[in-house]
Amino acid sequence: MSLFSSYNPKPHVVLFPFMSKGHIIPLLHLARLLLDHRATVTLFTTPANRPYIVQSLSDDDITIIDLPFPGNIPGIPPGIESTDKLPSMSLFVSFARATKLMQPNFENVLQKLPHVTCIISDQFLHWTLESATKFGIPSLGFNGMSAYSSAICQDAVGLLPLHESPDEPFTLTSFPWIKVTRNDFVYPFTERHPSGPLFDFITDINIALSNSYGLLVNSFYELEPQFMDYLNRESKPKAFCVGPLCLTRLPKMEPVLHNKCRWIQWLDQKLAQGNPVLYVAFGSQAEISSKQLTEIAGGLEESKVSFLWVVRKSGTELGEEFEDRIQERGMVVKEWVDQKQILEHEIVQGFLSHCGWNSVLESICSEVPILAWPMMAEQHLNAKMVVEEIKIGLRVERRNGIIQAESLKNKVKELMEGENGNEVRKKVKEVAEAARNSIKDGGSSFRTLGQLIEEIHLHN
Ligand SMILES: O=c1ccn([C@@H]2O[C@H](COP(=O)(O)OP(=O)(O)O[C@H]3O[C@H](CO)[C@@H](O)[C@H](O)[C@H]3O)[C@@H](O)[C@H]2O)c(=O)[nH]1
Repeated sequence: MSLFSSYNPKPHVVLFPFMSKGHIIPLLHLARLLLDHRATVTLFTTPANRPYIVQSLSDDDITIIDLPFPGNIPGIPPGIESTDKLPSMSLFVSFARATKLMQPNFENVLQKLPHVTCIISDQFLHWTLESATKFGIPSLGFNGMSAYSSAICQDAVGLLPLHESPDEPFTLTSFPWIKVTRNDFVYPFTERHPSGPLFDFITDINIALSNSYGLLVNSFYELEPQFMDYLNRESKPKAFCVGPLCLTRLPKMEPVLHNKCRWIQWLDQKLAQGNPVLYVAFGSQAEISSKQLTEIAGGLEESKVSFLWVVRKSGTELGEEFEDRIQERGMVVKEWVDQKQILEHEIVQGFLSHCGWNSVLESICSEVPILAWPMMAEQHLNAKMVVEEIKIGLRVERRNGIIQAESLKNKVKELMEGENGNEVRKKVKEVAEAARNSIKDGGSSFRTLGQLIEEIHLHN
């Protein structure tokens, strides 16, 4: 039963996702959830991101408004409106900072909209808080991270300067069972005294967030209670667990299940043959060197395990001989795939993942254990959580900055065929069940979202 059936007018929520697939996808799921809670939804984006959003949502009830993405940004080629299209992730801060130029247009449209109950925007669009404040609208931030990563970052920040070597483990004050090194963080937090453009950007985000109404966390309370409690005890604003958002079905996605693409047909064949498949993918924006790509190819080939590998950007460097050699045992895909659909295929029994938070949640919800290979952003912390905290995965071993074929082969075999793999496979099934329960009517995330909107709606 929706908590809003007795309210009139309905709550009206404005959503503003950051222009990056890993940030848009969860907010599309949230849009759908809000409709289930009888809210109306207006979603802001830019023209180049609109087709993906329209293709994913079929709800006429969601109004999509595009604002032009700012042009003439040094280093950003014209027409690039999403981080996965950036020539290099080193342009991230310029790209994210450029979004502030959308503020006047955003406010022009915002003031003409029917009464807005609240704005939920990505933390990277921290300037939207100023707009919300100007019009007296409560604003909630979304950061796409786990409570574990947010809490550890917060707890560790004051300890970073005390440790000379980036490899030196130190114990967290609030979580004495957790040891981290500066290398578990992303640059500039790998430095003793972090500074620079990314640091300044993150500082602006944290200031805006602490002045907003709340933080929406794409997770479920039962997965990380100590870390959610820490956020609500030690920092502002209040954090609300409303996920895993990936368990929400988008109506447009459903027909895809019946219209099978070649990799799903291939997975069907593997199912018929009884050959478990390792899914290999590193999200929407990882940058992998040619040398590393060759080591991955070697490790997968030598493992003799069946695999489906989604290679983005640099896939051509593998050469045709690789695909000839692996023939039926492996498939390399260079297109954009429906990752959830792949993970949900019953023959997929392991995921070699960069541990972007959406991938971790999608893997959990599909009962697939992870072989963690963190690359950037907060992924090292996600990998730590996966392996040490919730114990649903194993981790690759890096030597001299690279994962070697031989080592990867051994880890792949351990995950897919070994005793440790069985343990984590058993554990992920338990965690998946708790995830499903949290979003059911009456579950923790379902209640939290309902109560939150009711609270803001009454407040207005
Ligand atoms: O071919 C593809 C590639 C990706 N995806 C989806 O794209 C999303 C990717 O998100 P994620 O796994 O989180 O990876 P990134 O795109 O790398 O995500 C960025 O954003 C995340 C959320 O803030 C962070 O946790 C990551 O560290 C950051 O790199 C997931 O929903 C995937 O299912 C597809 O559906 N098809």
